[in-house]
Amino acid sequence: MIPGADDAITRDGKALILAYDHGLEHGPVDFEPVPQTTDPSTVFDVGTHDAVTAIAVQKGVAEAYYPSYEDDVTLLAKLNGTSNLWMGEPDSAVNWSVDYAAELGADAIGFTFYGGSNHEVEMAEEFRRAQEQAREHDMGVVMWSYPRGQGLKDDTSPDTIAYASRLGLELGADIAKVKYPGSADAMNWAVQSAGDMKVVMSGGSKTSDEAFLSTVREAMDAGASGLAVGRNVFQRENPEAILDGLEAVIFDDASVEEALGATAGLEASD
Ligand SMILES: O=P(O)(O)OC[C@H]1O[C@](O)(COP(=O)(O)O)[C@@H](O)[C@@H]1O
Repeated sequence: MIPGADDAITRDGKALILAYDHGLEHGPVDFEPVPQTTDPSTVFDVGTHDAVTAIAVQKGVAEAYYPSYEDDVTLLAKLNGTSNLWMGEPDSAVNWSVDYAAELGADAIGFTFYGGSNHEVEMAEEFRRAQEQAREHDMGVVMWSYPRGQGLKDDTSPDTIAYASRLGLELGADIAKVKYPGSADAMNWAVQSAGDMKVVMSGGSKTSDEAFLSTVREAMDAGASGLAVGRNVFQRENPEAILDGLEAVIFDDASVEEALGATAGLEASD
């Protein structure tokens, strides 16, 4: 971690990264709830919301769509990724070089690291190359730190998520993106385990407005530095409303009630 290396993808030290690499990781099934999101332009439009500090996409989407948005969004180059068609031990192909990401205008790289996979050693070596090249270009480094593999029984237990965030610090990330470990105490343990490195929560599958904002509020109270989110934003008919709510919670320290109350279009659960 280098202090300040993530400045381009944070605001006031906080991040709201809009992840849109699902077409590779999960396939078009993730676009079915809001079919317009199959078109990357729709999600780049969402990414122009003030709350969004960076948009994370794969190479092909960056090449084709980022040039039309370069004045309006900050590009985070998701360097590696694997399709859901892959049935082997967790692994992730490096799909573009850091040099090429920099040439396209990226301010940061994102890299999935599956600690605990049988491919952990190769992935750590790939991360090392990418991290050092990112330093040459003054780019921030975000690790999608997702321990998983046949030896791991519970990939969201408090100890596993604390280990995930620590791996980010140990290997040289500026921000580690981790799955929510289920409680504020466990999230706090993950944040403490990362020292001065920032930890952001991963969005997960779509939940209600109130449930999602409550989890984000808990994560922030536990010391998280924000969120990297995909489906919980782009699978909503009104993604701007949830981004207004997230902006209130993450950047303005609003309560869930304040965020729901102040933001037209958001709903408390029944
Ligand atoms: O490996 P998983 O758990 O299926 O999720 C991978 C996906 O989750 C993310 O890390 C976060 O997206 P979500 O907020 O939709 O969960 C994406 O960047 C990625 O495509």
